[in-house]
Parts: sequence; C-alpha cells; structure tokens
Amino acid sequence: MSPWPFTPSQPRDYSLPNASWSSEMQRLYEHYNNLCEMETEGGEKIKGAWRRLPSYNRSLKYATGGQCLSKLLQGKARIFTRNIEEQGAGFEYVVFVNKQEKTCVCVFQAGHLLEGPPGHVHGGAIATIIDSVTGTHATYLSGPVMTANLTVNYRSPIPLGSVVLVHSSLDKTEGRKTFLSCQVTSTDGSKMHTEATGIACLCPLVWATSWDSDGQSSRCGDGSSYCSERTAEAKQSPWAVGVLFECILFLNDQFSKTFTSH
Ligand SMILES: CCCCCCCC/C=C\CCCCCCCC(=O)SCCNC(=O)CCNC(=O)[C@H](O)C(C)(C)COP(=O)(O)OP(=O)(O)OC[C@H]1O[C@@H](n2cnc3c(N)ncnc32)[C@H](O)[C@@H]1OP(=O)(O)O
Repeated sequence: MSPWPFTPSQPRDYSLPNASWSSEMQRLYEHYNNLCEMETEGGEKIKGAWRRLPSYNRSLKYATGGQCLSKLLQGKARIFTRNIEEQGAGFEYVVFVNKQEKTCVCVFQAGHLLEGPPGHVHGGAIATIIDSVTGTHATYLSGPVMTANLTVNYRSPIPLGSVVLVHSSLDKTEGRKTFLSCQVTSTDGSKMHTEATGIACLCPLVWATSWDSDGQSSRCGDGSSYCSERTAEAKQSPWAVGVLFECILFLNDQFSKTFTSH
C-alpha cells in the first residue's frame, strides 16, 4: 500500500479492447496498434508513425489541480462518451494519431443506446464522436482547445452496432484556431457516412500564457491585443495569479497524461 493517502488508483484505459468489441473492431485496433511499433532489420522494436491515445472516463480525478481550482471542479463529472457502464452499449472507440502526417483515425463501434432512426445511429451521437475525435486531434496538435465551430453533413446512415472509421486531418492553423476536416467512412472506405469541418480554438488561458515576458507570443507573433490584455489582467491581482498558475499546472497535467504517457 502506498504511504501517501492521495495517490490515485490506476484509471481504466477505455481505448483498450474489451469483450464487447466485434471481430472487425478488434482487427482494426490490431492493424493500427501494429503501426505504433516497428521492427528494424536487426529485430529491434522502435516507435512507428502512429500512436494510440489512452482514454479515461473522467479528466479531473487524475489531475493535480490545487486548492482554488478544485473548488471549481465537479467531482461527479464524467466524459460524455465514456459514461455508460455497460460495455458495448454506447461509444466504443480508440483513437490513433500520426504525428508526421498530422492525421488521426478513430475506430468506432456504435452501441444500441445510440439509436436515432430505427436501427441506425443518432445524428447527435455521430456529431459527438466527430467532436471528440477532432477535439482530441486539435489538442494533440495545438494544445487544449474548445470547439468553436462544427459543420456536419450526413451522407448515409450508420447501422447500429457497426464499426466505422472516423478520419480527422489538419487543414491549417491560424493564430489560436486549428481548422480540421473529418470523414466517417465504412471500414473498407467504400461508403461515405458523414463529412464535417471544424474549428478548434486554443483555450484563452493557455493562449494568454504563451506570451513571453517581452510581450512576444510564442504561438502567433501577430501582436494581438487579446493576449496582452489577459496577461496584464492576470498580473494585476494576486488571486488571479494563483488560479492562473493552478490552471497551467492542471492543463499541463491533463495534456501530458493524455498524450505523453503510456
Ligand atoms: C478545458 C480543456 C481541457 C483540455 C484537456 C485536454 C485533454 C483532452 C482529453 C480528451 C479530449 C476529449 C475531447 C473532447 C473535445 C470536446 C470539445 C468540445 O466539445 S468543447 C465544448 C463545445 N464548445 C464550447 O462550449 C465553446 C464555447 N465557445 C467559447 O468558449 C468561445 O467562443 C471560444 C473559446 C471558442 C472563443 O472565444 P474567445 O472569447 O476566447 O475568442 P474569440 O475572439 O471569440 O474567438 C477567437 C477566434 O476564433 C474565431 N471564432 C470563434 N468562434 C467561431 C466560429 N463559431 N466560427 C468561426 N470562427 C470563430 C474568432 O473570429 C476569432 O478569430 P480571430 O482570432 O479574430 O481570427
């Protein structure tokens, strides 16, 4: 037993296979997982182009937020796509990212609780998985973001219980904004189910704190008054500096837990 009473228990990683996964889901998981590790001619294992991102049912329990921040946090909060206990009933998915190509793919199996039209997946559930994938992809590329815009075109219905691929790709970055495109296709790529575009906006605090002491931004360098105003505001009041500091620690912690730990 740990001598430190606040050591968090190891959270369940929902991106790993479970008994509800169909053979197609399992096959695609293994396909992308194999691309995460390569074998050299000498038989040595090295990192591949792809990475599997772990996924948890809550973001805050495992955070190291301080006193001010913890007052703002919701103890009962759960990640929307991971809040159904029954395996296979809701969103079963795993996200892989390709750093070099700046692309991202999610293998998604839609459970029976996601029904919209009879026997098919609800449009809101489809938008949710797209938002989660593009949001995760943008966070991986740019840092913690909020979705500012999501435009969805539904092309053909997704049968309930089926497995589909959700592809996300980077179109461009512009200041605080990351522009992404997303397609939901059948697993053999022959059928287009849904197409979407989205704009993810870097969280204001992270943006503001990316300014150096000389007022130059490490991210945009366009002299935006937004950033310098926020930084100046934060510097004026001591409590704000505390909260700001805790938020930076928290975001940094979330980011590293999600994207750099395995
Ligand atoms: C807390 C983060 C924790 C991160 C943890 C990381 C771990 C990741 C782990 C697991 C990932 C799970 C993944 C889930 C992902 C889900 C994502 C969501 O569903 S987010 C919820 C839905 N989204 C909202 O509720 C946003 C509500 N909107 C806002 O808060 C603001 O509007 C915000 C922050 C988006 C922008 O507001 P402003 O006041 O900061 O800045 P302004 O000046 O208004 O906009 C900045 C730029 O963006 C453009 N912009 C804003 N909204 C736009 C829009 N709708 N369309 C086009 N452009 C827009 C503006 O024109 C401006 O552009 P110019 O810099 O001037 O070029």
